[in-house]
Amino acid sequence: MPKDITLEAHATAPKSVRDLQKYYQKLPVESIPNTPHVLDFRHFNSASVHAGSPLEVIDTISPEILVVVYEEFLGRRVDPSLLQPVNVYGHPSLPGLRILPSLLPIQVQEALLSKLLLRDLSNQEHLTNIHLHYNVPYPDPDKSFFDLPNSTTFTPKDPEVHKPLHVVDVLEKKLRWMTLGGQYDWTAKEYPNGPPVQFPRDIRNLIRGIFPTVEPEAAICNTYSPGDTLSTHRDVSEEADKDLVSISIGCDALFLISLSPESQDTDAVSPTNTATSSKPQPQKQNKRRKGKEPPPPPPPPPPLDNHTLIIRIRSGDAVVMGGQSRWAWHGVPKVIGETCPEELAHWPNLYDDQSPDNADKIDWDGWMKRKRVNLNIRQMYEHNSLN
Ligand SMILES: O=C(O)CCC(=O)C(=O)O
Ligand SMILES: [Fe+2]
Repeated sequence: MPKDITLEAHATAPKSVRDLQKYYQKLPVESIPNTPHVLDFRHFNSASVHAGSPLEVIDTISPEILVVVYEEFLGRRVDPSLLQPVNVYGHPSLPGLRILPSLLPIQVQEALLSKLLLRDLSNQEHLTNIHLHYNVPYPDPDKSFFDLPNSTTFTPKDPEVHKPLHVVDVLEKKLRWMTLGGQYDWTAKEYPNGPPVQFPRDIRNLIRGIFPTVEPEAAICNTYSPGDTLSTHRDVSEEADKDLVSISIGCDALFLISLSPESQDTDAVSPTNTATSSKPQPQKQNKRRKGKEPPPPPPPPPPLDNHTLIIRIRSGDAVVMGGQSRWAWHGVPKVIGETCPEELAHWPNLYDDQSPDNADKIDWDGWMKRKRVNLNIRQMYEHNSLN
């Protein structure tokens, strides 16, 4: 589908979509399994109806294809008998949306995390939300931010506005995104002119090996803690209408995606009034009431129209937004704590705690247990030679 050039990067989602985002943001985690509107592939019944129709398996990726891609990425042999065929699900009401539950095996998830957060985060060309307001103290070459000594602080660019941050605050809470390849400008909501930063080759090959219809040129690596959300938005700054590939690692999340027509919206906010100066910011979920009184049951979920899905995304899942769904409204109303796969819970596993060399080191064991990392990959420009 050619890109509709009238799509506005600063627009606000229709009220029905914003109401859903609010509802799922507030919904207590324990109520999620009882909410039939949440599509959960681990308890998936192919007959169950979401957004007015059942999901369909539209393709399957064979282990023979995946093994070649994973061997190259990991740099070692992978036994194909350990890989399962991966189903690609589609939905008739969201054309171009593809969901690939359990795409990446745990070893690939772990290697991808390490490349992103131990290697690419240390590359000074890859900007983060921290750079907006802080001077970033970089680790020595071949070291990562997780190697920085406990005495490290990030000093604010304007001390009148921001306080210095300890490295633990940065990595545990404040780091929300890093950009790879074309460095997206969240304030102007555009990619800067000039040659983009080189996209990490191995991650490009991994994505392109599985999704040959997209040339990875830019990506956002989002890091979330339970309680963080990503408000509803559309990713419309890319000139190419190629698939957007979204890979998730760590804690589960609810992902809302909607092609609801805006004309049904009675109180849409004018796009010009809603410009935000940066990427949608985290919002903390409502606090539990004090005392022993159990919380009241949640109100019933708002009706889902036939163009909206709420998907429980798990570690290793991929979502591809292509075709009409490339420009769909989407958001992350909830990140669900205590759901990170055990095999990743100890990442980054850096140190032997007993070693005397580690006196000024920080023990990051368990960092990933409290995180969801999402890699959101885009092609910025059309290239006639591709596809
Ligand atoms: O975290 C996710 O699943 C979605 C992230 C996203 O939509 C974005 O970075 O534009
Ligand atoms: Fe997005």
